[in-house]
Amino acid sequence: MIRFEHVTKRYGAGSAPAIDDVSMEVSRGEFVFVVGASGSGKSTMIRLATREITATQGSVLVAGRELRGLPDRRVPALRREIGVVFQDFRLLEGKTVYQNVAFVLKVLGSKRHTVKQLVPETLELVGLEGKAGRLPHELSGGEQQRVAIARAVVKKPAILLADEPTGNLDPETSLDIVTVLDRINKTGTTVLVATHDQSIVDDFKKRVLELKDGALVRDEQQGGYLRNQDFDHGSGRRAADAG
Ligand SMILES: Nc1ncnc2c1ncn2[C@@H]1O[C@H](COP(=O)(O)OP(=O)(O)OP(=O)(O)O)[C@@H](O)[C@H]1O
Repeated sequence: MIRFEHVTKRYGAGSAPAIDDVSMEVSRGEFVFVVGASGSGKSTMIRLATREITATQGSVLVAGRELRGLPDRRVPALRREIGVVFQDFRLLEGKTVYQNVAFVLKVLGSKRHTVKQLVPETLELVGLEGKAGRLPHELSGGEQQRVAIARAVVKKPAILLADEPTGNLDPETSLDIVTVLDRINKTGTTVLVATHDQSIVDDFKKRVLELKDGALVRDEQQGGYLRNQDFDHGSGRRAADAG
């Protein structure tokens, strides 16, 4: 579903790698946290997976596509399979909650009855039933992030990527937001969350990938067996989960 094979990303020719020879694989339906200090490469990993940027070396495979060689004309089809959520919610301020979410489907050319069915269903999934008519500035930070999540998943992407989704939220609201992401994962969506919020990572017993100076230094299932016992840094494929 998401596979990095010896991926290195340098933003400038002579600069230190932001991602340094990273190999990893996230299978369909997994929930994974990516952790690491500021500047460790978390956002770069996400931007590589959306093909906002391309790898300097190595291969990035997402939803069956190799992204470095992917022609620009095929990027929109890739992006249909990926929902992205950011720290700042990036909502359309003049549009209601409903319109913010419906907008995505309209751009994709969805039929009116599809929009009418999917938008309320998605608002309910993220816990925003009853808020469809509100404008973003009439919502709390947590509610705004729920709108952003609804907007990311309304097209039913195979993969949801979240870059510091709780960065602007208090601890309790952060917990609620990750609970929403967990609920979305349980519908079958692969979820990857970049965060430096250790308490969130501790609360949800999920697989954790840790980056340090761009290198992958840990791949571990929380509260269960240690993933890195069967983690082969050379190939990036884990014996227990090679599919
Ligand atoms: N557009 C860019 N141009 C040049 N260097 C960049 C660019 N984006 C990121 N970097 C550098 O790449 C490295 C990794 O940055 P990245 O944003 O991926 O880290 P991060 O773990 O997401 O950090 P943060 O938690 O602060 O967002 C850093 O050294 C950063 O300065």
